[in-house]
Amino acid sequence: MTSKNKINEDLANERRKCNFNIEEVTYILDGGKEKTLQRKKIEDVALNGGASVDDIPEEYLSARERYENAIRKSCIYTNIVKNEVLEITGIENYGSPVLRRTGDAFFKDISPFMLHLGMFVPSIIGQCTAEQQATWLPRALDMKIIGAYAQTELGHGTFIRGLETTATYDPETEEFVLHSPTITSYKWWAGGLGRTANHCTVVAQLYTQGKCHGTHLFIVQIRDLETHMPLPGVKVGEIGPRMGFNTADNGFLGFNNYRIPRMNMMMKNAQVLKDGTYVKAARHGKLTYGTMVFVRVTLVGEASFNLAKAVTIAVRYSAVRRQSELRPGSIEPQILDYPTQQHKLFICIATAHAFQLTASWLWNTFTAVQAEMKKGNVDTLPELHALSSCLKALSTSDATAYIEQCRFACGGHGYMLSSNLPFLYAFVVATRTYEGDYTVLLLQTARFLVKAWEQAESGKVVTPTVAYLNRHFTTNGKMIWDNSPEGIIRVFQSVAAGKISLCVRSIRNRITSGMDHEDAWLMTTVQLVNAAEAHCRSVILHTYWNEIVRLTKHSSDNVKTVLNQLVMLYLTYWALERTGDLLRYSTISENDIDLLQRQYEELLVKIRPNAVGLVDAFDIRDEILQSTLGSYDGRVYERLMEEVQKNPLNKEPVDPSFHKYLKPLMKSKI
Ligand SMILES: CCCCCCCCCC/C=C\CCCCCCCC(=O)SCCNC(=O)CCNC(=O)[C@H](O)C(C)(C)COP(=O)(O)OP(=O)(O)OC[C@H]1O[C@@H](n2cnc3c(N)ncnc32)[C@H](O)[C@@H]1OP(=O)(O)O
Ligand SMILES: Cc1cc2nc3c(=O)[nH]c(=O)nc-3n(C[C@H](O)[C@H](O)[C@H](O)COP(=O)(O)OP(=O)(O)OC[C@H]3O[C@@H](n4cnc5c(N)ncnc54)[C@H](O)[C@@H]3O)c2cc1C
Repeated sequence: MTSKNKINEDLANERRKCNFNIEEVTYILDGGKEKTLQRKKIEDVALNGGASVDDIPEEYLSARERYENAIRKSCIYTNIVKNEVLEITGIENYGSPVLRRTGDAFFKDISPFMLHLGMFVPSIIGQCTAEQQATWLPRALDMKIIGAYAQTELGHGTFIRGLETTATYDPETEEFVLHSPTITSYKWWAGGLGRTANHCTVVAQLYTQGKCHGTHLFIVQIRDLETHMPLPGVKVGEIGPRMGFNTADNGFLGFNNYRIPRMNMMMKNAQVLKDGTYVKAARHGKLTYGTMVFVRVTLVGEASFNLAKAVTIAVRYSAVRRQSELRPGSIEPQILDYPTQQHKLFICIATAHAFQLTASWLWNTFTAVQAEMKKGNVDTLPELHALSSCLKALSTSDATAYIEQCRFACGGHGYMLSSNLPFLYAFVVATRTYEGDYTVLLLQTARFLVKAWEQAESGKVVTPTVAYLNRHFTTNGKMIWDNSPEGIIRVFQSVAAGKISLCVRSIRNRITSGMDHEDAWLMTTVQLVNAAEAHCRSVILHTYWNEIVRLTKHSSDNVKTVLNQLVMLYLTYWALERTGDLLRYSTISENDIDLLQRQYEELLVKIRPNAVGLVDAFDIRDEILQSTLGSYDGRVYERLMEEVQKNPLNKEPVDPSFHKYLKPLMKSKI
């Protein structure tokens, strides 16, 4: 072993201390041994060329250079995927999370192709007829056309019904005329739209035979395929520097009476016939929102993966970093030995597990609902919408907060871009806003909860994720506190039921005192967001616990123990975070809370020796972590020094600005 890849001694010691089989945990998180092996195979093929390495780290480049470099690497990666990876995995894996994650080895920020694969292709699959798919999909998958998803406008993101872009059908020419009637109707934000895409999905108000039929989706070519010039009638560009996503060329787009063929309307859920007759598939009014539901579902896994990266970096760094003295003259402890540091980090490990298992469960729910919808049954869509909305909201919001916590846990070095923690934060904080803002999505879940509450009140059996509401109407008084996992989950469900019940009471009281329903709802929205959050929290706790019990049935004893400790840490942490609610809705006493606190502190001690093993089990390759602080070998200080050598500012001993500005200033008289 050369000194370059010698493992830091503290980290090596941590690995010697680890008492469980790391691979077993990796298999559980990946969804089975076969999936892990497949992932590793893909990573080997995609990453072994070392194409990801930038001579100059991308943060030193200008906006132009960064974009060009991101395109260069996207093309390299796409060719590897097309020519080598898909040979092994098959074309159906094109948009798989594994490929998305492996792509992170190429970009610290983001690929300009992300929205092509993340939303343009899914919108073709989900919103086009079979005939349209045959036209568009092969070309999109082969990157013969590159697309974006242009829904949001300068004036509206949340309120889709308020979008202003129009698509007016002209039966004479059998075309739609796209138009942007105002400044606020300009499309704004779409990733990949500014410089990269030559096509995009456009969401516009459909007019035919003099009537508006609401928003529909259209495939629109915006640039010439040979010259890449914007087509006449199309105005397109980049919206400017952002907190993150700076290599995603988020764009603006306006139309001046721009014509597209009739068949460019995505016609799976509604059609405009040649003569202009509008025909709607009489199933569900919101099927055109399907691409968003799909992406919300995938974002729960994204939250988990990015948090797993952050906590891998922070735990490894905390094992290497030594600071302060516990007693005068004693050896400086690893900062991971401080209970406060464990408190910051172990919840992040547990949360990444909770979200990963919830993401898999949600994906299975999503595919089951899709299968039902194929048969014409849309009954399960409202529950999926409610679930995907709140899980997207909470997972992205918690992941954002915990990634920041990981950065804090790395002190000053966490503030360095080379730690990758600022990039991770900037990437994940956007997920709290895009694809539906946090508050807005929780209010969607609240609509579903209030309806479910009313059904339960009238004695109907409600769907599984809100089954606790039926129990609410059959039990009297506060839920009995019980410090078992099932007991804690039941109490969290009671908290949710209690909060929903208060919302319903509040809405009804306001209506009784003369408000109309809209105002009564509006005045209750602070409580409604809170109730939806409580519901979602109970869903995550329940799913995490159930999945751990199910998935560790055949695990070795030590794996069972450590995963059990983590899930208990998660349940205890949230019980302590919510003592106010627990006091209000359960019989928990002050003594019980003291007990919970002790239990929590004991869990930190138990998990401590396995902490590095637990982050190793995420099995995230160094190329993907891209962090000076988090590499497997723990060569933190060496890497920070190596990074300094790449800094263009250090290329010359004296900066030209000295002679230009500093020296004259120093010589000038007062
Ligand atoms: C080189 C290689 C790289 C490798 C890359 C690989 C890539 C792989 C994957 C990558 C994964 C992720 C990347 C993604 C990046 C994404 C970037 C961001 C993209 C965007 O942001 S796109 C724009 C998204 N916009 C939004 O989300 C807008 C949010 N607003 C809404 O959703 C809605 O407007 C609303 C807030 C829900 C309100 O809608 P509306 O006013 O029409 O509806 P009402 O409130 O009146 O409700 C009516 C009724 O309808 C129900 N409902 C609403 N929405 C839905 C739905 N989606 N499904 C089902 N039902 C719905 C609602 O509940 C009401 O029901 P009720 O009347 O109560 O019964
Ligand atoms: C990095 C990034 C990438 C993006 N990529 C794309 C893309 O590829 N394609 C695309 O089409 N769009 C994209 N978007 C846009 C994104 O989907 C929207 O920004 C998002 O849906 C929020 O809408 P908004 O910006 O209009 O916020 P607003 O709706 O204006 O929200 C502002 C505030 O108002 C509150 N608010 C709004 N409505 C309500 C309500 N009814 N009740 C209570 N509170 C409310 C919100 O909670 C928030 O606090 C992207 C955005 C970002 C940041």
